[in-house]
Amino acid sequence: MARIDLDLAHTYKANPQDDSDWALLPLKMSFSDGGAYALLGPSGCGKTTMLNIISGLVEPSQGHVKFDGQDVTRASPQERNIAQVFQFPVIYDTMTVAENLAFPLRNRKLPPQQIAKRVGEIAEMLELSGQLNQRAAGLAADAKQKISLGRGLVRSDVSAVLFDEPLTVIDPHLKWQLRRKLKQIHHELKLTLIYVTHDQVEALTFAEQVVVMTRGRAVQMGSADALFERPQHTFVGHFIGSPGMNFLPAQATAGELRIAGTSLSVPATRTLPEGDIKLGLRPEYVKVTQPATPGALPAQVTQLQDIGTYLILTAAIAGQPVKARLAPDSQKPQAGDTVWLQMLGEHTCFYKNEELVQ
Ligand SMILES: Nc1ncnc2c1ncn2[C@@H]1O[C@H](COP(=O)(O)OP(=O)(O)OP(=O)(O)O)[C@@H](O)[C@H]1O
Repeated sequence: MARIDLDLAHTYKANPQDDSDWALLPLKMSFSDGGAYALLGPSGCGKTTMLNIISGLVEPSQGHVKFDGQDVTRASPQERNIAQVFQFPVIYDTMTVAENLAFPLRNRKLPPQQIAKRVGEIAEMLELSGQLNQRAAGLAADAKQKISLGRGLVRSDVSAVLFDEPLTVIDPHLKWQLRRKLKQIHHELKLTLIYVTHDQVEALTFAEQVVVMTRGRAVQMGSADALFERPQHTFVGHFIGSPGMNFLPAQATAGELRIAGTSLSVPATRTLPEGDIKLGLRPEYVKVTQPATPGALPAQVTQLQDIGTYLILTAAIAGQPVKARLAPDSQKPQAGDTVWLQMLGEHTCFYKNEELVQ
């Protein structure tokens, strides 16, 4: 296992002109030895590029990659000793499940007893023990992908195991099981795992640290809790959560915040930069309150959705939609009603130029 340090940028273009020509804008990032990470972001944000730079399939246009302090920027995936699991199964159909799992270990010329032991352990973890002697050719797509996962995890001497959307071909129910399984396997094997996905549930269940990416930038690396409570960038607030964080444009002056023509006094504990900022508050923390309560703003209800275990209230504050997640037994306002929404509190975040200031 290795600690991985990145200090690099990458473009696929010969003459990059502006930021949009870079698949990865300059970034510095470290993955600790034995950690479980997810790279999370929408399509085209640069996740696969980052994974391929770590594995050695892509050489960065600028900067370097270090494994345990050693510069490996120009080293091949074999030299870096990386295991990779791709979106679609990469296995040998003519071999049995056991032979497939053993393959990476036979390549390393491990003694047969050690191979058998490790194959047995991995098969057990992935619930493949009953199929060890079956030919891979006859198996369903998800069983084949489990073998691919097993082949990625079977070696204990790799620097890291990299996964690129490995559960895409898996049916939803099994997907849920495998996510938990991978987390458990990580606890047992202590491998460095880096996992690319565009699915926040997948990233947040699997990883200890999630790297949120948008348009070639890694905007935050943090635990599920940090991404939820203190998004460092408005994109994280918006992308993580369902629904995402509410944002309201605001103007700050000493001790005062103007939102939609109303002044709110800012608690003394919060010092805000003067000028245009954004207030961010997750729907889970927006409360319906009494008219004219300090920190509350009037809002016109546009919709109330019953999700079963909770209600989602959508209301407009000076034309800006704000969502509140309410308990199912809350009072149910009707479309057109005016409600007062508490927007200032300990969970309120403030952003200047999209970056968290408080
Ligand atoms: N081989 C390539 N040649 C040219 N441009 C590329 C190449 N690979 C990726 N890109 C571009 O680089 C940017 C980042 O792509 P990348 O595949 O890393 O994103 P991603 O987040 O993994 O997206 P997805 O989830 O769709 O795979 C995109 O604009 C993409 O079009």
